[in-house]
Amino acid sequence: MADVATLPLRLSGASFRRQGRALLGPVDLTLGAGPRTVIMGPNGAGKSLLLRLCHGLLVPSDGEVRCGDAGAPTAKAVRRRQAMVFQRPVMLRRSVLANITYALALRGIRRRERRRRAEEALALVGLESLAGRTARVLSGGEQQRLALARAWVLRPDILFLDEPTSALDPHATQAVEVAVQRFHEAGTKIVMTTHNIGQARRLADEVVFLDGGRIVERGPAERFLSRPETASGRHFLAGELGPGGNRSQRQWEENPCPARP
Ligand SMILES: Nc1ncnc2c1ncn2[C@@H]1O[C@H](COP(=O)(O)OP(=O)(O)OP(=O)(O)O)[C@@H](O)[C@H]1O
Repeated sequence: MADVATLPLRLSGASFRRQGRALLGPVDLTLGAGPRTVIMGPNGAGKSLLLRLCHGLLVPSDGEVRCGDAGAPTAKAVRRRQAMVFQRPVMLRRSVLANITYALALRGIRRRERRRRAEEALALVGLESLAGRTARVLSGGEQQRLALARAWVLRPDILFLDEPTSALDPHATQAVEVAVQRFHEAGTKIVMTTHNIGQARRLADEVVFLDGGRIVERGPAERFLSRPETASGRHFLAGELGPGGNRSQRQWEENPCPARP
């Protein structure tokens, strides 16, 4: 396969509508290789939709998404070089090891090489002792690490993660963050969503902040997380950081835009 560049990823006037409702966009955004990009925003802001457009799981209603010279994210040359990890990963009804070797078999990798790469990936996420276990009985944190191992063997140019730790305890969250950092060090572009401000501080180089389906702010993580430039950025951080962390639905209904503490 010719070595085409799949980065930068560019969205130009990209929007997504359903039943006449604009859910996202228009969005203009360029994601280059290198910096870890964290997408933040309130519930329903369009973060998952944005990731899905970037990964080719959705096709924009208007505008376009292009991945370097390689075309749209739905193009075969791009699909092979992107990976995505969801909040609740889907596990095949096979062993932990076979969940990874199967992904490699689909890529046409030879049997011996599959096993070697799968074992290396399991060691990376600390799951080597569970290689023979049925993947579907793993805990949520273990499944998430397996999903990362499965992505690791594909050596993607870009890894999308949609709230990968929202259901995990602090220990499992740390294991996922360490793995994400390894991807970054290996040269994979990281694009992830999170509501966890501590996680954004640990992992983000830049933040793209969405509200109401639009990008309202983008900049270095350190700046956004300490001095957001927009009122909605400030309201979001105040809400997420307020007493007890994420606000309850009731708190939200009573006061959707709290003042900064
Ligand atoms: N396929 C779809 N059809 C209709 N509406 C959709 C579809 N997918 C998403 N939506 C709506 O689009 C909006 C944005 O959804 P999205 O999942 O991207 O939000 P989000 O920012 O990821 O939210 P959260 O933080 O709660 O995960 C929501 O109002 C959602 O209900």
